[in-house]
Amino acid sequence: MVQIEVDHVTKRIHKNTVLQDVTAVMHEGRIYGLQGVNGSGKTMLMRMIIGLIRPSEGRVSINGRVLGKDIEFPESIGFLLENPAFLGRYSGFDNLNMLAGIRRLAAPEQIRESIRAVGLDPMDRKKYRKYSLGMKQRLGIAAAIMEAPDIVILDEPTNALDEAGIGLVKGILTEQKQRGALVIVSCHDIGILKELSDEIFRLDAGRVVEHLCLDSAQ
Ligand SMILES: Nc1ncnc2c1ncn2[C@@H]1O[C@H](COP(=O)(O)OP(=O)(O)OP(=O)(O)O)[C@@H](O)[C@H]1O
Repeated sequence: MVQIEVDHVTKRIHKNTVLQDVTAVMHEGRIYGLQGVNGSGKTMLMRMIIGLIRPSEGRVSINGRVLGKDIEFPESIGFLLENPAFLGRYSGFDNLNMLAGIRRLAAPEQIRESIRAVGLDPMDRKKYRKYSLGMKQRLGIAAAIMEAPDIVILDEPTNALDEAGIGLVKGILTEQKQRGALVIVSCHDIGILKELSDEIFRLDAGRVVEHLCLDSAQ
């Protein structure tokens, strides 16, 4: 059972309020879409849930445990934020294998499986620095899902992807949801977001201005 509770979270950076009184409850087996114009706070909210930044007011808890108090980071999470830090001189598989080595939660076959899932070849020895933008994006998604985490957070996963890549991402998100993960995704294409999401939070200037329930299962 996975539950994320964002409880009246406000975040101020210098004199800028980047999140304002945001409240949201999220559950496993569902896809939550974050919608909003550039600078509306989508990435900040994701960073807050990942535990990379702390609220100025309010709190975020994962399964009842407060981030920054009871735990530093969610126990089981995979994410893609802009510009994943892969090493240019290694192949896609080698990069993921090194990352997996930190926690030892993904076996080599699982890594190969997630590389295949994003439409890349796990046996391709091409160095990451020679990857196209779309290939880099695909590898970032593979890294986020390879450990089959309870929570999957993808910031603009369809960026730089062609039609086939977008199709793959849609399939991957649905698969993650079906295996019971709690998925949070942002996307500037409202059509894609509506198609995928069970619920959408629309942000504007750091506030949730709309909460849509689209639950296709109901
Ligand atoms: N490192 C930072 N320091 C201070 N302010 C920041 C920082 N990063 C982002 N911001 C500000 O926080 C606000 C929210 O930005 P955020 O990146 O969450 O927007 P977003 O909705 O993800 O936008 P986009 O669609 O462009 O990705 C913006 O006003 C932005 O200028």
